[in-house]
Amino acid sequence: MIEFHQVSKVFAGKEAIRNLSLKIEKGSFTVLIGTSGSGKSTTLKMINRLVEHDSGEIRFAGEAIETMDARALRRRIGYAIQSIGLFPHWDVAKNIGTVPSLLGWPQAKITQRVEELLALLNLDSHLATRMPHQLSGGQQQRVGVARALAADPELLLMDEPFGALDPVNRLALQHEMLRIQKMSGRTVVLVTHDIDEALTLADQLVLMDGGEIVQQGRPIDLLTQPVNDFAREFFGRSELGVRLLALGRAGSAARRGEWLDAEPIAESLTLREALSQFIARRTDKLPVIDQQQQPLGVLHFSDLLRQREAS
Ligand SMILES: Nc1ncnc2c1ncn2[C@@H]1O[C@H](COP(=O)(O)OP(=O)(O)OP(=O)(O)O)[C@@H](O)[C@H]1O
Repeated sequence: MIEFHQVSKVFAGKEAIRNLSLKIEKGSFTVLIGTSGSGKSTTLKMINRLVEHDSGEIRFAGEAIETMDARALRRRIGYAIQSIGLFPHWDVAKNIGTVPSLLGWPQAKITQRVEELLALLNLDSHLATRMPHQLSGGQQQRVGVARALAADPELLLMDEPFGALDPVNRLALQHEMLRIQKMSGRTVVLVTHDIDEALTLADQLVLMDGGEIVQQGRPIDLLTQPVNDFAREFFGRSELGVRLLALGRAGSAARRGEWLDAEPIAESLTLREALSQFIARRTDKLPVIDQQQQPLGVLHFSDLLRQREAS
């Protein structure tokens, strides 16, 4: 879907991106992570040409982006950023409908799409007529994500989109984002500072430092086979065990055919979240339900250790 080939970018004589080559597959969830100033946001912005690259080539769906009309390109790409950037004098519905309006959709179709997105992002339908300043920070971020998804873009770029959220809402929105991405099969590229967020979301993880890619691959590969000391230190040796647990899901580790009468956990919970539940509830077995709220099986505390060994 996107290919960077030996791309560089210089700001005021200083190289911000150095010889970057990266392939982003259609339908994948790619997360860019790295030290501050390593070039993550610049990499993202070069894709929708908010920043123009100086050398090398970037291709979008097979086409070199510099030959494409920048506005046409941006309408095919959703963009959600931490500072949200909602239009303050437009209500929520009009904010979400921005790109569909630009694309000339009929009003009835826009209204229907806005309703769908409010439901998808767990926003009450009565919020449609509110102005951005009448929403909480977390609601504003959800509206920002809804706006980026509105015209069902082929590609979604997200720069710290959950930054302003408290940990509970952040986790909820991460799970929603994963569900939306898996359901729609859309390609997502997300920038974050948060290692746990990166591990939860990424199919492909890209670790950057000093304008270069240090390592790219599956999260499990970066955790277990770091290419150098920087990569090893970045993911934190002492946290490795729990971080590996973050890559497994309660649903896949639960023992089928068993059931237990207790408050169940969702199959989408990571094993790390399940570990917290075991500790909080002082138990060694937890029933797991599927997406339809039906019994799936029972997760045993000892299974966490096995998952850890398997990885
Ligand atoms: N518009 C600009 N003008 C000049 N320098 C810039 C500009 N945008 C970015 N830079 C510089 O390019 C480098 C990479 O910045 P970038 O914002 O891509 O990093 P980042 O990894 O996203 O950082 P952070 O995690 O702190 O947001 C930094 O040294 C930054 O100061």
